[in-house]
Amino acid sequence: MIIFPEGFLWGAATAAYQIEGAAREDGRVPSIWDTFSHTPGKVRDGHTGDVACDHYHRYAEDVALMRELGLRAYRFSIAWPRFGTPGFGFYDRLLDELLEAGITPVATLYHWDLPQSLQDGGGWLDRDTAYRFAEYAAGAYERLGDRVATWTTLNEPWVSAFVGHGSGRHAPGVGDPAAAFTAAHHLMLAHGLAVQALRAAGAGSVSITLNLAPILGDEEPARLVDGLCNRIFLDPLLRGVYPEDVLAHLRRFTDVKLDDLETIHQPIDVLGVNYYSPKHVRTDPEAPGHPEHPGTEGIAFVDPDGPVTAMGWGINPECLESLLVRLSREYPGTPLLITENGAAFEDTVTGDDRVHDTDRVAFLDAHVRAAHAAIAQGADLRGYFVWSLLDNFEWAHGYHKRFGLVYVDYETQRRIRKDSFHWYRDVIAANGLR
Ligand SMILES: N#[N+]C[C@@H]1[C@@H](O)[C@H](O)[C@@H](O)[C@@H]2O[C@H]12
Repeated sequence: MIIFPEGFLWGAATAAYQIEGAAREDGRVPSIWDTFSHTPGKVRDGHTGDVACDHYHRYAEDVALMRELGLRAYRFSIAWPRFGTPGFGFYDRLLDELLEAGITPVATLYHWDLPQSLQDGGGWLDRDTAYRFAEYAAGAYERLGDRVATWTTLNEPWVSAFVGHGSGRHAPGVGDPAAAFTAAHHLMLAHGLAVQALRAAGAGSVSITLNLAPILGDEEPARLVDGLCNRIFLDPLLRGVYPEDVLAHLRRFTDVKLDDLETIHQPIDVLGVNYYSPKHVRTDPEAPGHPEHPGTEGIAFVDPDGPVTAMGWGINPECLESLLVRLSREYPGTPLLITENGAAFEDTVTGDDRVHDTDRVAFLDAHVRAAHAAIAQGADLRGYFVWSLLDNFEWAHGYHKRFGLVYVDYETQRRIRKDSFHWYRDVIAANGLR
């Protein structure tokens, strides 16, 4: 029997634009993802978040599912586009429902849905957006701070910066390596300013969530890509410096203001870690480089060997263990929270109205065991959140990739508990695995 520490925070995660819908309800203003998803060719089959899982109206039903799971915590994001509108009252209703169910709210302030009006003013390429974000953070705390346990400033700034501004595969759809590095820096500045604002307002627990991945393959390219994906955020945020190798690389693309690092380097109470899969690289003089990893000419990004998920991502729980151990040793003193781990597989509803997602159960089982192995090696891991509670809008993939513990029939909005839902309920009840 594998038992987790008492009080281990078993949770599930979602994000506003991916589940809420009600995109034009109660004053919500457009975000860059409204613009992007409504732009032909950007999202598969023209899917948008206009309706999504209709969570804005069905939140009570979804909280009841969380209560049935026995979730200790629920990680969701607050839609900046609803801030300052009547629709912001949705979060009052959601929080009250969560607390009534005995579920600890973990709120992310920014999960990629930048108000389009700010994008029109330059978005993350304009330093001013960082200050607007801090104002929004303070305002959200004023409204909701009495009920939110942990505030997460940003979700995956690497994706916002390098997928949104490097390849342009995500909103706002910019394809410029200099823009990617500039956005990355301004996002970290926004984090630092928001932490200061949250602390000033009285916030007790503040965090940031990073998507982190071990980089496997040839040593030299792996070191560079580790810098461009992991250390470019970990070191400014947790050490107050850009790593020398990364800074030299950055200087090819942007003249970031290094005196921002004091603001960026704010103490946080927990580091959120989103882990899905490692990346694989090798030296290849012919390789053109990868637009989401600017300056990687001569490095080939290769597909994994072995089993993959429906996203084509390698299944590698051992890398979760090694990542958590590395973080605890190289960045000691900051507790860790797995804020996302999960997998998309081809789910189908069988005649008995069930979804026998054995692949997902196996994936989650292996990764929960890896998390426990990391704890046994000294990692200060405080919790584990499955991505995701519900099938939802999977960004450029639209609704074609299902990550949920709960299957969503988008035609009817019916929720169907997958086998993984029942498996996870039992894990939570046992606080561990047999
Ligand atoms: N792709 N994928 C699944 C999942 C995505 O749906 C989340 O919004 C992100 O935080 C993170 O990328 C992970």
